[in-house]
Amino acid sequence: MTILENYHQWLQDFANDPETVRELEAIRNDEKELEDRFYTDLSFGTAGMRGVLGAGTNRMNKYNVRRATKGLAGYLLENPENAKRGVVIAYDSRRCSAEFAKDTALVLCAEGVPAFLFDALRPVPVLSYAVRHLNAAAGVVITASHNPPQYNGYKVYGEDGAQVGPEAAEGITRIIRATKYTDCVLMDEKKALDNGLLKMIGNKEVDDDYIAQIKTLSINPELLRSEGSKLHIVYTPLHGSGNVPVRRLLKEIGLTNVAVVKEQEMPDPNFSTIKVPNPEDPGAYEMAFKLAAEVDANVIFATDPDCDRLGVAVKDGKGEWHLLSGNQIGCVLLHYILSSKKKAGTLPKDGAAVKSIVTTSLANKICESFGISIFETLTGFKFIGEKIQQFMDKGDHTFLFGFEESYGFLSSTFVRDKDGVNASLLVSEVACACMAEGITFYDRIQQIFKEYGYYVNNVVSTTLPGKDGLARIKEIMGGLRAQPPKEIAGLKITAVRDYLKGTRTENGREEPTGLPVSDVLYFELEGGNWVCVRPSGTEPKIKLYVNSNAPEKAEAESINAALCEAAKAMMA
Ligand SMILES: O=P(O)(O)OC[C@H]1O[C@H](O)[C@H](O)[C@@H](O)[C@@H]1O
Repeated sequence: MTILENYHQWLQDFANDPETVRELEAIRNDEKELEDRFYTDLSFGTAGMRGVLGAGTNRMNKYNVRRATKGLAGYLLENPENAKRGVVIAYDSRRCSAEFAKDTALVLCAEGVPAFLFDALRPVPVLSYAVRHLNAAAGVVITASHNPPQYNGYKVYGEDGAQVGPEAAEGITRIIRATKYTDCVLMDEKKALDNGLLKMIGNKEVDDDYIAQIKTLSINPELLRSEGSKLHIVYTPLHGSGNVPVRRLLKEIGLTNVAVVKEQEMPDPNFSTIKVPNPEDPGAYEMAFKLAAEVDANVIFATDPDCDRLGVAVKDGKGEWHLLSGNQIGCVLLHYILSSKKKAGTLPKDGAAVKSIVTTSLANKICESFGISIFETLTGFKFIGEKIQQFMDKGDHTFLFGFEESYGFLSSTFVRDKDGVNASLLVSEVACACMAEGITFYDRIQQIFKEYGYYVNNVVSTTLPGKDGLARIKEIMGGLRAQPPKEIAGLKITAVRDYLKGTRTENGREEPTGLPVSDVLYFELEGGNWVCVRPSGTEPKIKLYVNSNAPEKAEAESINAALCEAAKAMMA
C-alpha cells in the first residue's frame, strides 16, 4: 500500500477512536509527517521493535502492540502444546508501558495463550529470569530501553529467556504482516482473570528467587563483608525499573552506604531530569555527581529504564572522577572473574566468554592470557544469549561472562539478557577487592592496560532520521562496499569483513564470517586495530566503531583520533 492508502486505512479502521482520528487529521496536509509515520511498518531490530509513540504503521501505539501480539500468539500456536505454557509480560516506566503490557496480555488471552503479567514495573533481567523460572513459552517486555522519552518498544523473548533471534523474529513478522489491525481483539480483563488465563505475578513468584540467585554470583562474598562498609555508592535508577531490585540487592549483600539520587528515584515517563535515560550519555550522571560530592562517594551506578544496562563512574586516588566506558567496565569484570577463579582453582578448562564484534579486542587478550575461549557475535545481546544455550546444548563450554561495549554485562546463565543488577553486584565486589589491595577501581583499569597494552575504543554516531535518513545510511554503506578503502589513516587494511555478504577477505582469499547476515562492514587494520561501520538497529543512526591499541596511552589515543577522523571522512 502507498503512504496515503495506509493513512486512509487507519482513518477507516480506527474511526471509533477519537484520539487517533484527531492525531491523524492534524497531519493530513503534512507530507513529511505522513511519510514518516506510514512509509513502513515497525520491524524487529537489534533489540525488538522500537519506535516513536504516535498513530501510524511506523509508530509505537496500542494498535501495533496488539497486532504484534497477535503475530506472536500465532507463531506460538504453531505448536499448541508449547503455547499452553504461556507468555510472561513485563514493562518499564515509559509512556504507555503499563497500558501496552495489559493489551499484550489480553490479546494473548483472547488467542487462548495464558499470560503472566507483572503487577508493577520490572527490569528486563527479571523478565528473562521469569520466563525460565515459570517455564513459559515466551516473554515480552514493553520498553524502548535507553532511547529518548518519545520512544517505546516491544522486546520478545524465547523459552530460553533470550531475546528472539532473526529466524523467530521473521516467523513472527510473517504473521504480523498477514494480520489485519481490526482482527486483533482483547479478552475482557475480568473474564481473563476469572478463567485463569491471566495471572498477575510479583515478588512471591519471581523477585525473591531472582535476588537469591543473583547473590550466588558473588565470587568472593567475604570481600563484600570485610570491605563493604568502606564502599560509598551513589545510585541513580534514572526514573526506571532498577530502583527496587538494585537497592534490594545492594542492601542484602551488606552494602549500606548507598545514597540514591532522590530526583531520579521515582518512575517518570518524561525522564524530566535528563535528556536521555542512557548511561552512555555523560548528562545522565549530572545529579549523581552532585550527590557523590555531598556524601563523599567513591563509585556511582546508573541503570537505564529497563535496567539491563549499568553505567559506572569511579573516583581515582587524587579524588578525580572518571566515567567508565562499557569496554572498560566489561574488561575489569572479565579480568576479575577469570583471575579470582584461577586463584581459587575453579576456572573451568572449557570456560568461555562472549562479546560482540564491536566490543574491544582487549577482551580477547585477557581471555587468551587465561587460556579461556572467547566467542564473537553480532551486536545484540540476543546473540550472546543464544551462545549460552548452544554451550549448554552441546555441553562443550562453560559460560563465564558476556558483555557488549553498550554497557551490557552478564555472568549468570539463569538470565539470558544483559543484567544491570548482576553487574551492580560484580562492580561492587571488584571495588571491594581493590580496597582490600589498597588501590582504586581506576588503578585496576590502569593495571590491566599496563599488562595487556593500552586500548582505546570510540564510537562516533551520526543521527539520520526518517525515510531520507535511511536512504542516506544505505548510500553510505553501499558506497563503502563499492569502493572499499585500501588504508585508513595510513594503516593498511589487512582484511575486510562484509557481514552482509557473509565473507572475510584477506589477500584475495574469502572465508565465511560464520555469523548471521547483517549490514556491517569491518576493516581489520595492521597492528590489531580496526574500524567497523554499521547502521544502528535501535535508533536512526549510523555508527562508526574504532578500536586502537599501543603499548602506551598517548600512542593508542593518537592512532584512535587519526582513525576516527579518516573514517568519518570516508563516510562523508
Ligand atoms: O547499535 P544498536 O543496534 O543501536 O544496538 C546497541 C545496543 O542496543 C541495545 O541495548 C541492545 O540490547 C544491545 O544488545 C545493543 O548493543
